[in-house]
Amino acid sequence: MNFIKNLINDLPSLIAVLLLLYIFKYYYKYFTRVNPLPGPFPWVPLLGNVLELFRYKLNVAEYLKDVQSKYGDFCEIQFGSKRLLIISSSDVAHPIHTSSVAHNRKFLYRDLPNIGMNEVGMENSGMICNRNLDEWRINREFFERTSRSRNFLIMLTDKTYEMATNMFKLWDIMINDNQEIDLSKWLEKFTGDIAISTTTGLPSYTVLSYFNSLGYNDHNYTPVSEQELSLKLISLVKSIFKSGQWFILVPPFIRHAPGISYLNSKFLNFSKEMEDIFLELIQKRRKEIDSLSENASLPSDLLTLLLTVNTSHGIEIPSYKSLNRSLNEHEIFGVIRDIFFGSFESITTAMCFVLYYLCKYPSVKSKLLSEINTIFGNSTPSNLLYENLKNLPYCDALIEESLRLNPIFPYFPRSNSEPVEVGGYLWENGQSFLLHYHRINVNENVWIDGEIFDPERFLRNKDSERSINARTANIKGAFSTFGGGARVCPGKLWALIEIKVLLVAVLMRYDVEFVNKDQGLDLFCDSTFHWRELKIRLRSRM
Ligand code: HEM
Repeated sequence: MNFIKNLINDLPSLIAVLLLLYIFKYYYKYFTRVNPLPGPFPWVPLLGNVLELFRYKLNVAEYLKDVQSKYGDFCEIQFGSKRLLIISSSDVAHPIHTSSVAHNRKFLYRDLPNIGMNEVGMENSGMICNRNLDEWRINREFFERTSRSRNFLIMLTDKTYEMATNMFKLWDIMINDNQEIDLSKWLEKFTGDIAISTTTGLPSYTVLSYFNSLGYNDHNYTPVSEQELSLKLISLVKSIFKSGQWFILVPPFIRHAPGISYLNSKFLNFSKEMEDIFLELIQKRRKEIDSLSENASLPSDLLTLLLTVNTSHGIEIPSYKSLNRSLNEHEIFGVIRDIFFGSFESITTAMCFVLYYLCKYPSVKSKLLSEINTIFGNSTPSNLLYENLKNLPYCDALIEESLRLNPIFPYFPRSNSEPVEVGGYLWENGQSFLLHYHRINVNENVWIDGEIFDPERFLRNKDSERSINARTANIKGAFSTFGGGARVCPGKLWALIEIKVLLVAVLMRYDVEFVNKDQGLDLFCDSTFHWRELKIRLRSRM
């Protein structure tokens, strides 16, 4: 009895001693770390520099920009108990971004293991966070081979153009009513619809549903059950995306604490629900394909392409054909889930950036329009030929320059699986690096006038100082919007086609200008940049 009483009396001192020991250990580890780099001092043990983000209203891009300007191109912050090395120059990033397999095979991991990501199943399936390297490799190869096949690229071009044309019919109704268009909202639905229909082959109605939510009522050609499925999928993707930070940042003992754990279950259910919908869809499609005759022609949506790899209906991947290997249903789900996560918000934001610069610089708009007219003529074609998209160098340059200044993901993590030299220091395996694309892309050590918007610097046949500089910068990996090395974005071509088709389609049909002539970059940033609002006014050219 006395023992318990004494224990209760001594509890505060015991807690204080444990806390002191913990603080001592934290700072001992900090002061004895290998290769100390410059960086802000972690005043709060356990949290490190995390609280500083609140001074920046959780705008991570602004925070990192300030850290780089104070501490240089290779510095560090303490994110909780994790040491994050921030790389803001292509020279330091070189061993990670190089295309040399001998080097980049040391950087095959996205990041250190994370219990939360494991709990949602991201660490052992798909591509983005998969830590099972054999699985990651096969998923990635199947994705790359199918999504870069000619059939798929033609289908992607046609679908994007067809869906843009459908969206324009709704815009025309709004123009007649003298309404403004908020691109950030419309394009989010538009890219959602494209993701659903190009990956699954299903019709998708989020654009239409958004139109109706603005007070219109255009239900005529939309079966409600199909509408519901696409709306459900997009809402699940959004919810899972938002809950990502919860699983990455909140430690498991808090996530599973009584009174809070219901939130964890709710978020986990989103992933489960999405998986169930996709597995059902995959099984149904497999049955449909199995019932077809040998020479039946199949659609080119990604699900069908993935299901038919190495069969008589599909693409051949010889290395896996000899192993008699195709993807099983769970693997296909992982790939499709990651397409949604990789493409959903990124393409929307990218389209907004490009259209923003187009409205901001009338001379850029007229140059692009004249290039488009040369290739496609003055009248709106019923379809855009995929081959013609390759003949738009100014359009490519505009997109590249918009995304150089504004990489959609201002930073992305990578970690090493073997000891490596980075920035002149040797690092043991399991170190976290944060590639700070937002600064790498403008770093004055490589870029001439890096902060200035100038699409012409990306024109390949130009010999101005900036164009020569851009070619060197590219070789050095200083244009890092899509990452680099072993885990470089496999959706780059996909994204560029969608952005280009939308841009061409909009310009052929409309004259575009800002509603607010002083419109600036109205952004917020968590793990990616997002537009809060981008209102434009359209005038039909027809
Ligand atoms: C403008 C649009 C996009 C941007 C700026 C972008 C950017 C990125 C970046 C920076 C990475 C990390 C690369 C690295 O670690 O080196 C990445 C990875 C990835 N992206 Fe994209 N992306 C875009 C569109 C897409 C699209 C359309 C898809 C799929 C259709 C996609 C799928 C992925 C996947 C699966 C990964 C993970 C690759 C891996 O870890 O092996 N992305 N993306």
